[in-house]
Amino acid sequence: MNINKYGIPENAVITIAGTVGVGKSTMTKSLAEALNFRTSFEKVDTNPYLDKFYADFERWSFHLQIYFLAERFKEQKRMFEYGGGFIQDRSIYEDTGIFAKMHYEKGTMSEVDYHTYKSLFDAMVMTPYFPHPNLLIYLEGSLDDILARIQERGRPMEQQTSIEYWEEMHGRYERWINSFNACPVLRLNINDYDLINNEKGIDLILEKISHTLKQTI
Ligand SMILES: Nc1ncnc2c1ncn2[C@@H]1O[C@H](COP(=O)(O)OP(=O)(O)O)[C@@H](O)[C@H]1O
Ligand SMILES: Nc1ncnc2c1ncn2[C@H]1C[C@H](O)[C@@H](COP(=O)(O)O)O1
Repeated sequence: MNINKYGIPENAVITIAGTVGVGKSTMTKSLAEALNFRTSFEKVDTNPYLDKFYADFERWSFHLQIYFLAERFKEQKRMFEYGGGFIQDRSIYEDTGIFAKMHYEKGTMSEVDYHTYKSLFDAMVMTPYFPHPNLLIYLEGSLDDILARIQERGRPMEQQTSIEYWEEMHGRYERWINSFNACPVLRLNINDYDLINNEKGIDLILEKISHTLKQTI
């Protein structure tokens, strides 16, 4: 196993988790650049269901979850076929642990659809054959800071969605990460780093990643 100058294995797969707008894509880009890793991004612009979903959760939540599951599973395959060396923008675990569960429990995904989706997810992902990432970096911040970022980024479908939706998701993320155990976790608070105005902001994060990975080997 080759280790780079930061003490991070060159074949590591690191996934970035956290609520919408918290800064996953920004972190994915910065880390991949610093480590010379490949990226795996969520494709928002080409998603055929996302706009429709935000306009009518009940009608489209099952279709969207199936679409995301297929996309992320293909990406997962690609990352491991390359032999690792990837930063991934959002983990596959959030699809079921946050989104599908939330829509089912809030009544915008039917019980039968949720069970169909969940059994497919479990059969594909929650098996000993599924390679888990080496590390999940969890980005956290206050609801107000995250709402400001959603506004600043300016995707109309998200701006038009109620604050209660983001608030519900924010609370669920906190509970979800506290019981997550599929792979090692590094928690980062968005007030403790700045990747936009401070070029050196990434160095501290690389040190933390290296430290966490060493403890898990
Ligand atoms: N460290 C940061 N400091 C300030 N603003 C940030 C930071 N990271 C991301 N942002 C801003 O927050 C918004 C959402 O970031 P993004 O990376 O797209 O989030 P996500 O991928 O989690 O949805 C963007 O407008 C981005 O420029
Ligand atoms: N599994 C999902 N269900 C519903 N919506 C989802 C899911 N995964 C991502 N999304 C949405 C949330 C955002 O509007 C976009 C992109 O996410 P982001 O956190 O901005 O990268 O897709």
